[in-house]
Amino acid sequence: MLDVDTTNTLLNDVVEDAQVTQATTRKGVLVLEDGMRFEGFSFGYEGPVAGEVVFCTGMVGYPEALTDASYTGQILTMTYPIIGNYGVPDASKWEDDRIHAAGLIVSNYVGTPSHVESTMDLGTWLRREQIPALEIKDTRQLTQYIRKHGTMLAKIVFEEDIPFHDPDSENLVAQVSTPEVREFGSGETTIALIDCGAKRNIVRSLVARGARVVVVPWDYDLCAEDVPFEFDGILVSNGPGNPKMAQKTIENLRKAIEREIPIMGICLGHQLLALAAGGDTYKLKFGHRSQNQPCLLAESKRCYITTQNHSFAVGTLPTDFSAWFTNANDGSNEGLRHNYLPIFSVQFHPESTPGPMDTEWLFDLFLEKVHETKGALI
Ligand SMILES: NC(=O)CC[C@H](N)C(=O)O
Repeated sequence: MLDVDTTNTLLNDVVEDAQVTQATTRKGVLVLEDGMRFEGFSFGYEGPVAGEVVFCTGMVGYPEALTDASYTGQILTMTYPIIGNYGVPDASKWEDDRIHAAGLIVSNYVGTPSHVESTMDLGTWLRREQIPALEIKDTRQLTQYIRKHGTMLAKIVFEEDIPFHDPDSENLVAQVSTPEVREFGSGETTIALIDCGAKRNIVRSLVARGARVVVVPWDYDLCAEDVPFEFDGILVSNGPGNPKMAQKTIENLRKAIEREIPIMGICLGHQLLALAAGGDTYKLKFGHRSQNQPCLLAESKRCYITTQNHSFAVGTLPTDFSAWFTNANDGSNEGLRHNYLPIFSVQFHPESTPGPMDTEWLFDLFLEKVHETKGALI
């Protein structure tokens, strides 16, 4: 028998959760920096937030996208019209231990999920993590507006107004990177993973291939004399914001390239590697966010369907590197490879989550290059 207090607590929990099984009647507004407004109903945390509004055209993957640290400071708009219908899986399926996106905008929120892995409805999760979310009914208009005018600062507000805030003006990488060195897996080959906000599936992908992974903070100098562990290659992770804000990582990568250490970069890691090697980056008009971005492999007719989530891109290529992949939609750079060293990087996500696993082979290629180099050193 439950005592009265426990019963009341349980009932209160049920009532609190029941409030988010559908968007409430509480109105909120998404305000863009140019004054454009999109009114909607709240289904998340009812507090204001400011950031940059971006859109993702993937049909699935909201749990992975929300927990991807690369979305830090961004209000994510999902263009697929039904969001929430498969609920929220347990934390082992997330890309980090919490939601990183600043806010969520959807067309239709479904608070009655149906999925074998669902542990709670999306609204409950957003409220627990204090992430505001609005159902604005017409995400098409918003998306077309962003495509026309470019990515913009934005805020979700209720009664209380707050100023706009530009997430690119901060070093977001320092905010989401691991504070300490951590180890995963137990293989004979060790990959040092520079955590700029790494998605968990990068570690999972390397460990599944028999590697030991040592995760280090964004500003960790792997070329310093006193590094207390040995490693055979470096993977530079994805992460939030403008790559030029992570100067310390760029400096450290420059030394690692000089030492000819095998390196693989993913997304932000690709941009950081390009900057370290003397290339340059720029901000795209509205970025690439989806699980169906076509990327052409250089010197072939092969086109890979990839998962992406980025605003910046590599413009000027560094000397000694060649373009490896190119986006078939807009011709922007999607990958680089060094002309003779075992160093390469991609703008898309070979670890996917969510999305196609068509480019997972890049992890195999990297470990192959690491093994070859290791063999040459022995
Ligand atoms: N997913 C990422 O690593 C994103 C990289 C970078 N923050 C960008 O927006 O371009």
